[in-house]
Amino acid sequence: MPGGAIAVASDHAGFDLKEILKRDLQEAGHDVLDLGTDSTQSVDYPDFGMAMADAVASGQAVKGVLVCGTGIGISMAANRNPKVRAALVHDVTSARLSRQHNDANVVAFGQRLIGTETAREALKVFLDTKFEGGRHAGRVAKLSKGCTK
Ligand SMILES: O=C(CO)[C@H](O)[C@H](O)[C@H](O)COP(=O)(O)O
Repeated sequence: MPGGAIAVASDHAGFDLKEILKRDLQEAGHDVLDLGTDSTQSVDYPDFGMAMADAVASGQAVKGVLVCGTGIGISMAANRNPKVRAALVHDVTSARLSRQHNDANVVAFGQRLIGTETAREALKVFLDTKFEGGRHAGRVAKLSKGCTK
């Protein structure tokens, strides 16, 4: 049984894929924290990306899944928190590398760009892949430090 809650969030343009991925996570036995949105009615992606950042940074969730139309806006919003490393992922390879090299704690998808089956597979790989550490550890630590000026 997987440990720690996984948060999911989307705007209206990512709602349908968010619901599919949420169901997959629940069926796999994960504790899922749904931060919304709850319909396809138009909303603003920063509200949901920032809610994700709060949940991950506070430890309420160990990992997160974000979806908007492209994955761009909602990952930008989440990444404004230095404790978040949200990776915009388009395929299984980028999902795997975002964990191995970047220790990503949030994965973002674009519902209007990615196929549903690719997103489902990429999420599984994201959750099953460990951070490699080594040469990547210092680089990731620099991300957490934030701006130099
Ligand atoms: O942030 C985005 C674009 O980078 C997301 O794809 C949004 O979901 C998109 O902008 C929403 O667009 P809409 O025309 O308001 O549905």
